[in-house]
Amino acid sequence: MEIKGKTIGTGKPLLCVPVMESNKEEIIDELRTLAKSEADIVEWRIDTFVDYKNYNAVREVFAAAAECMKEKIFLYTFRTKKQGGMGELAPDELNDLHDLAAESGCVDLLDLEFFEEEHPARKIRKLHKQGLKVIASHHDFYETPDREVMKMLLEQMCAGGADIVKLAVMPQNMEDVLKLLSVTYEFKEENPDTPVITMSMGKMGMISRLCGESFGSAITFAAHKKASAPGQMEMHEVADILERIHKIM
Ligand SMILES: O=C1C[C@@](O)(C(=O)O)C[C@@H](O)[C@@H]1O
Repeated sequence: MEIKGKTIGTGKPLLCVPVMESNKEEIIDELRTLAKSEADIVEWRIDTFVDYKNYNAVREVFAAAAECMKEKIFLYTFRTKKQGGMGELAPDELNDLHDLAAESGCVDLLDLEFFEEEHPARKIRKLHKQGLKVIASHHDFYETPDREVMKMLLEQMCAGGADIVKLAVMPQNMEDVLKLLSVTYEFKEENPDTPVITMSMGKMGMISRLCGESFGSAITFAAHKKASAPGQMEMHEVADILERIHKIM
């Protein structure tokens, strides 16, 4: 898959940096800073914006993003409390935010919490009609499910029509990290046309954020000012490590 000349799913994993600021001016500043950074993808975690229910304020951020994200892939994520974020919205309100993303014309990828949706496949079809590409995601902040369960979660999101599938889980031990890496590798081998993103969170899982080129995870998340999940490293360090690994491979 290619967006804005960047290939997702083969070669060096793309580097995604979340914007976690809480007010409009800081969000826009951070978007402009990241537009000049080594990030391939910039994720706006809109759930951290204090004013996400003010649609005009949301539109203003999109207008700024439209100007500065011309060379970066722009990912839009509303992460609910249930899935480890800060946001809480009724389904209709979430639909409104997704519509605003589509209307903005500047969102390349939208994160959809697949298993929180009542009709996820229908929702993905709607987002596709609106011109958006969808990353279907699922988070487990407590544990790493069994291999078969993780495989099934990825396969269900893929069968639901997602363009990219993402799974973030919490390890209890290093075996859990190995399980996630092997499920990732297997999924990629069996579904070469659907990029997969996985991460084992926390310090224990840190290695999973660096070895995507070996095991198949297409995108890795790294922090600039604030980490958006446990175990994220600093973006300059990750960019450097990914490049070093890529040169050897
Ligand atoms: O889904 C993800 C992955 C993530 O949770 C991580 O573990 O790096 C970080 C989030 O910002 C992003 O939306």
